[in-house]
Amino acid sequence: MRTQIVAGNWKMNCNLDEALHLLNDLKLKDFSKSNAEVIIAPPYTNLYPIHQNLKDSSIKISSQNINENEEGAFTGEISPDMLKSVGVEYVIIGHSERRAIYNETNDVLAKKVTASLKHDFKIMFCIGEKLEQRKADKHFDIVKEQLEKGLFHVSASDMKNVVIAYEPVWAIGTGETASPEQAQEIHEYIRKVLAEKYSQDVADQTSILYGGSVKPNNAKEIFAKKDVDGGLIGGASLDAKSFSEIVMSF
Ligand SMILES: O=C(CO)COP(=O)(O)O
Repeated sequence: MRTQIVAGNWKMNCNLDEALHLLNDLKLKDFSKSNAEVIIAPPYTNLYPIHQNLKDSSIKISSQNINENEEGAFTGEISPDMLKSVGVEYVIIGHSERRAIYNETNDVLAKKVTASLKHDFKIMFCIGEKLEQRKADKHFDIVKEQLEKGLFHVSASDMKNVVIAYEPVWAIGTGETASPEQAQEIHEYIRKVLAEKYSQDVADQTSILYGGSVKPNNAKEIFAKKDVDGGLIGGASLDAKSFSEIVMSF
């Protein structure tokens, strides 16, 4: 059975006070009633204090990015070892904002994947097409290419540490969600691509999350689809009530 996951990507939101406040509100929620593993991905500066505050909680911590190098002259960057040392368990790699705004190529993302696995992180690897690519019916080709170039150098045995997050760019922060049927269609396709590359077993064991304007009022319907194993939540993860309602959708 695949792990069901609800992860909150806080993006560049919450100073330390706000982050601790949000965390306290989340800790008051009883996530034990949900079947989902709960992960939060705060900005770098909040990782350590949040880790210190989560010692008695089942909530797991992710970073939103990672640098592919070990150490050295990379001003402004954060290494795998630094993230390990503050209690980070997951890393998000390949978010569409990193690809689009910071020009992270499939090549760089592949290196980040390798570095993360070397340091025993679990990975949430993001893929997804832009609106014009969806309109041109290219979305299947795009996600396949993103997987082939960024992820498929990973061995079958290391795939147990990889979660895929399908996030159509046109649905991120727009209020527009892929319909549950659209999500199921492409998740099923992603699983087929995984089966072709690795094996049916690997495909069946890899969690595939949906991201893009998931809210309390649409989560249940999307998560009910056979190949949707959870969500990567942006905006709604900044509100403890909304986020916990989404977690409780499982
Ligand atoms: O980008 C996302 C999560 O990584 C989705 O963001 P929204 O939920 O705000 O659309």
